[in-house]
Amino acid sequence: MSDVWPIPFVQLYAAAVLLVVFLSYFYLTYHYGKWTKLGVPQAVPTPPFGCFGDVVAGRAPLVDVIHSLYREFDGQRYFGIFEGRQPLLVVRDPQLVHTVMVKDFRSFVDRNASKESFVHDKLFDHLVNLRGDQWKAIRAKLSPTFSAAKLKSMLGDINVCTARLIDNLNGQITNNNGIVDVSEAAAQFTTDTIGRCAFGLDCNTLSNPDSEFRRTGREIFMPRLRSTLLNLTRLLGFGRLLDVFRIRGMPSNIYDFFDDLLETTMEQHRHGENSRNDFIALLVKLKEEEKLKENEQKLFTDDILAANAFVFFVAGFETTASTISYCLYELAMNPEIQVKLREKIKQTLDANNGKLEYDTLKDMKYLDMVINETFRLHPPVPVLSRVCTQKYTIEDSNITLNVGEKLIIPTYALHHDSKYYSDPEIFDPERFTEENISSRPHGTFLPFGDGPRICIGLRFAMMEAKTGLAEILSKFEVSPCKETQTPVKTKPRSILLTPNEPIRLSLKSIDQ
Ligand code: HEM
Repeated sequence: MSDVWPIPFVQLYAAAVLLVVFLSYFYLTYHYGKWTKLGVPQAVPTPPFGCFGDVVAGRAPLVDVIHSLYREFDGQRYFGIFEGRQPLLVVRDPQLVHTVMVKDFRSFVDRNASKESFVHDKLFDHLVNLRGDQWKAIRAKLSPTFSAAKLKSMLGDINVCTARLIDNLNGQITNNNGIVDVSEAAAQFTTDTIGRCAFGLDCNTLSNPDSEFRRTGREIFMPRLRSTLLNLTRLLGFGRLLDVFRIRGMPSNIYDFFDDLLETTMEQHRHGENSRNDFIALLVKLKEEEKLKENEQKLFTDDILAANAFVFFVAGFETTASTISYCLYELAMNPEIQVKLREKIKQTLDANNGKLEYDTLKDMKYLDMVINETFRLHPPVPVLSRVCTQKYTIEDSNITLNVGEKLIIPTYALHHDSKYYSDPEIFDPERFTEENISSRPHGTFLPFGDGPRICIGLRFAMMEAKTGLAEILSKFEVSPCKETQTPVKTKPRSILLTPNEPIRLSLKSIDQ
């Protein structure tokens, strides 16, 4: 018997291995013909990661991969790619971008965020991820957070943080021979600002860079092996397994931080220890209102509250911080624009007795142009996503998208397309005069997205960035130094466009 068994066993074993290899290949490549079948031009995918092998391997940031595919399909209105085994339609034509995001929004309400691997993740159900009617109801309730009246009342808090930012920069200048890590200073500033304005907390990370707020912020955006492995699992279509084993997206201390933050701040409001009219006050009010409507389904569960506190913190600081640091970098590299901007800021401040008030900020039109040009070159969210929520036929085509099919809008690539911006790599704020803005088609400038899902924090972010930049530029001259990385490289494996290394610049006090 022993002479007979080994051969069929080896054959059986080899056949089983072959079958597994075949089935895996079949599973991974099952959708790879999808776009070609529909007559949509498509990029060549390679299993197992589709078009994103370089992103997974850390060889190229996502934004570079999408940008190079965008160029490859020059002249097309859209093209197909694959994220792992999943087909995605990249919309290239600005008119179609506008249609998807604004005109026919009802057919594209949701983003590409799948709940299946996050059913037990209590920080998942926030505005960025929520879908359909639940998103609509919660968005409507949270929109008053940044009403014009509230923004006006927040400026005082922002000014406190700006004064600390200036102290921090002066300290760095003295200690480091004029060389300043503007990325870290900006992140501390925006952490303090969102802490004060939304949560009513004095985090003061500008004086204490090791504060829990700043540490948590750093940890959330830190690329980790754990998150890479989790993303890979999702990319290969096994996301549901993560939830079965209750594997959560982030380390447990981050969940605890937001639980504690919310509990403490909401208690303070309930007991009248905090009378501020901030985001937390709004959450307390919404929760109390719901308690009165006993028979209605509750929108604001504890998890929804925690998740939205999380997203207001996370979406609020890194994006605005990178805007401020990229803007200072561009001004350092373009001294004539810096001089002009400083002069304009000074004129506006002089006309207002040197005070930086809500209306003074509105008058700083050239600062808006400079920030918009920074957004064009360095959009913090370089790629947007939508999911088809209602069967949809693309105009002037015979392509019909089914419910659940995924689209992406390549913001960075559109911002760098010479068809809409001549010499796209040149920093030129004149592109944002009213006349030049109106000469460009919709869908070619999307730093905050567009349509009903546009960024909820847009006006707050602009007010914060403008205040910080106006103060910095009225007090310091910025210039490149030998520690400045030029051009700034993008962090790989990050969905946001952030510098790979801190931006370091030389700062000189204007009074010197
Ligand atoms: C320079 C700063 C910022 C930039 C560039 C930015 C950009 C964006 C973009 C591109 C989107 C997606 C829009 C779309 O899909 O059409 C978005 C959504 C969002 N942003 Fe911002 N953002 C910034 C600051 C903020 C701030 C300060 C907050 C809150 C405090 C915030 C909260 C959100 C939320 C909650 C969403 C999801 C909105 C929804 O789906 O209803 N963002 N942001």
